[in-house]
Amino acid sequence: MDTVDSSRSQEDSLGYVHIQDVPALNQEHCKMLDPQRVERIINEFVCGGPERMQLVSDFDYTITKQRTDDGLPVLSSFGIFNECKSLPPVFKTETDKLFHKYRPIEIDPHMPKAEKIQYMIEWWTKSGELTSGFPFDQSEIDQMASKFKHALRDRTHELFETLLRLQIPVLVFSAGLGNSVVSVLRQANIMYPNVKVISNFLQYRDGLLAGFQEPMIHTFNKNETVLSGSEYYDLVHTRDHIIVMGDSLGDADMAAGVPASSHIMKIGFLFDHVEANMDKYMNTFDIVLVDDQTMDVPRALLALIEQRHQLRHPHLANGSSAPAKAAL
Ligand SMILES: C[n+]1cn([C@@H]2O[C@H](COP(=O)(O)OP(=O)(O)O)[C@@H](O)[C@H]2O)c2nc(N)[nH]c(=O)c21
Ligand SMILES: [Mg+2]
Repeated sequence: MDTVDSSRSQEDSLGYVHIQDVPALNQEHCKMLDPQRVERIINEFVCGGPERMQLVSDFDYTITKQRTDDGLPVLSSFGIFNECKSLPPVFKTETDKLFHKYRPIEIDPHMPKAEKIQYMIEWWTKSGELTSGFPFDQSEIDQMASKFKHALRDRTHELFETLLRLQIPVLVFSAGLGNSVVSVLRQANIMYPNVKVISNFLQYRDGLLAGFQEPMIHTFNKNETVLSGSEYYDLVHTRDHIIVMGDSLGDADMAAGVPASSHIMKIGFLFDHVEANMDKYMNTFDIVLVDDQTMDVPRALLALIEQRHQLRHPHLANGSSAPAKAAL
């Protein structure tokens, strides 16, 4: 028997994972266009182990909830900034105007993407210009963000703890405001060393705000192509097993830029206009979760990966993790 066959039969003896044996994937609101494909990818993930995994997630309404138990709305990362008291009144009126002009373009189902990109660059540029020329203290964002550290999806902490334990790099991608994203993650105690936030961060000149740092992250370049040449790219480009999570259709492309041979599992959280959006989400994401305000499905995938990992490395099963090596 050659080595390939023997490793294959070893894997078989450890067990092929069947979707019907994974309770989280059999919930009524968990939809899949092609369950066989999902099953195939799960088995690739399980065989490849944690060292080949990375997770890429959107922030707003993906790590935060789309619907809270108390019904209170959750602010987006830009929304958190906009609520800060010291912003000049003209900032609010002018950024609102921009929102009303550009948001319809961003979600226009008819305009080609290439045309939209020009408008999005215009929007983020003008927004950066408005976010300039006045003093501003990060503590204002921290105060506002603290209200939303409890608005993370149920069992987000457990998800991030597992990712840390398995040393799986996590990329939180946001075309919003990075200062708010990091503040929420920090205050929720999940800004672990394996978590990297790529977003738009405030910059200062002579003690005053001076727009956003480069590179600009907008709706249509929010993917791993913007990482090329960066330290993070070097760290993750060999990790070809990828879980992508998002709530907007565009989030499904966040892994664009990784090698074509990669196996990517796209999980989409659908909440608004379920009926009208269902077909598009089903055709875009491998798994569509309808009004699911938890992290149970990504956790179930990681649990399968971890179980197999422990079978292969029994000394890890007693809770002692692999030799400490900061993932990032
Ligand atoms: C430049 N700009 C962009 N946005 C919105 O912020 C979103 C951030 O994009 P995203 O990171 O994909 O977050 P999402 O999870 O909310 O989809 C974009 O989709 C825009 O609609 C903005 N929203 C506000 N309030 N103010 C802004 O200046 C602004
Ligand atoms: Mg989102």
